[in-house]
Amino acid sequence: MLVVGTGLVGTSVGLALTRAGVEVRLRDAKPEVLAEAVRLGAGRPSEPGERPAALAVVAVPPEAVATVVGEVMRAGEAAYATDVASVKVLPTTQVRERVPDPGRYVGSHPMAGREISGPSAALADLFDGRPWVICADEGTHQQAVTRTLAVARLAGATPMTMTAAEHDAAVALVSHTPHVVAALMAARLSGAPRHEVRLAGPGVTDVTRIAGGDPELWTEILTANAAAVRAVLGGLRADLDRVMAALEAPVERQPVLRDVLRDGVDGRSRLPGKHGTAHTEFATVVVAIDDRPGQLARLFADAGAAGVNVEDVRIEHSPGQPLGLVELDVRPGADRELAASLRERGWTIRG
Ligand SMILES: NC(=O)C1=CN([C@@H]2O[C@H](COP(=O)(O)OP(=O)(O)OC[C@H]3O[C@@H](n4cnc5c(N)ncnc54)[C@H](O)[C@@H]3O)[C@@H](O)[C@H]2O)C=CC1
Ligand SMILES: O=C(O)C(=O)Cc1ccc(O)cc1
Repeated sequence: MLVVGTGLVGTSVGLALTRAGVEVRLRDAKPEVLAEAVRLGAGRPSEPGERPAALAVVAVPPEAVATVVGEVMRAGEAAYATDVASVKVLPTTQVRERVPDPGRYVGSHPMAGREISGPSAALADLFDGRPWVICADEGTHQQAVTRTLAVARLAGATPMTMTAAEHDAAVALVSHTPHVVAALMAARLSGAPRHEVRLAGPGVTDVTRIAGGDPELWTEILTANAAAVRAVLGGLRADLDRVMAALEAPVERQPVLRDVLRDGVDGRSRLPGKHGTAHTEFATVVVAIDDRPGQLARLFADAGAAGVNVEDVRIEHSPGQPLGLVELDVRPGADRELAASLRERGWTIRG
């Protein structure tokens, strides 16, 4: 395997495949970035003149994909190539126009990432249980698809196929427009007075988390998927207008507000939950803990001793307080049992 572009995604692919026992060669335009990926254990530097790799995974920004795929093919660095860019119509069209044997390339996109970039942000388990979309067309060689499927599976992801246009419409809804919304909301905080921002809690933090992404990369992504993002933003603008109008006369227009909020509850329930399964509503047990070493370890051990599986966990710190709140999500019904058992062991349960 060859990985070109050893930033967040490329290094994560290298780590995941190395973990699976695959020999991984690495290349990056920046020597210091390549050296960091090698140091982290994502593979070894690719040497000129080596026999072709079975597959190149091109993990560079979307507009550079076709150029790099062309280089890889012309130099005989790999027999087949895929890329991981967040848009698929742009790179697949450009590869078709610019690369001599475009059927040796198939576009793909692991639906996993982080709001920080570079090799030091990479994780071997980034793709575990996540969808990895593969976008073949009539001209794609079967081997390109087979090898990309194998990489997706070896990286721990769940491969799925769709056309490049279907992919771009889907990510406009679930990734690109949410990014714009997060950035717009986060930007409201920039000019706000300190005493207001100090009150922020996990709600606004959740809503704005992805706004931390690299503005250069996201400008490329939004430009490449402009039409599909505009379509989703158009609906959002109409809904914002409805909310604005309702807030002009909030007492009379309460039904409008209630509808908007109910639609939100409904939309959220459609999101996949843990392990990509249908969203399950968990019951939550909130435990107060002192900010002392070993408290979390003791809490998890006590939850384990109660025989209850913790499905998810969040920790809330109160600013300036030597106290934190740990929210343990468990299957509905198991919350009472867990709360009772933890109380017996001396924990303070909230709510
Ligand atoms: N950031 C994220 O959460 C996700 C990003 N993606 C896609 O993965 C790709 C890479 O993104 P990140 O890893 O986040 O970016 P990154 O900035 O961490 O890494 C990109 C790397 O590509 C290298 N590079 C750029 N042009 C090159 C060239 N011509 N030849 C060799 N190396 C080159 C850069 O030096 C850099 O190290 C993008 O296409 C992005 O759309 C896909 C899923 C998630
Ligand atoms: O952080 C998240 O929740 C993401 O959704 C990250 C992400 C960013 C870009 C992609 O192309 C795919 C996934």
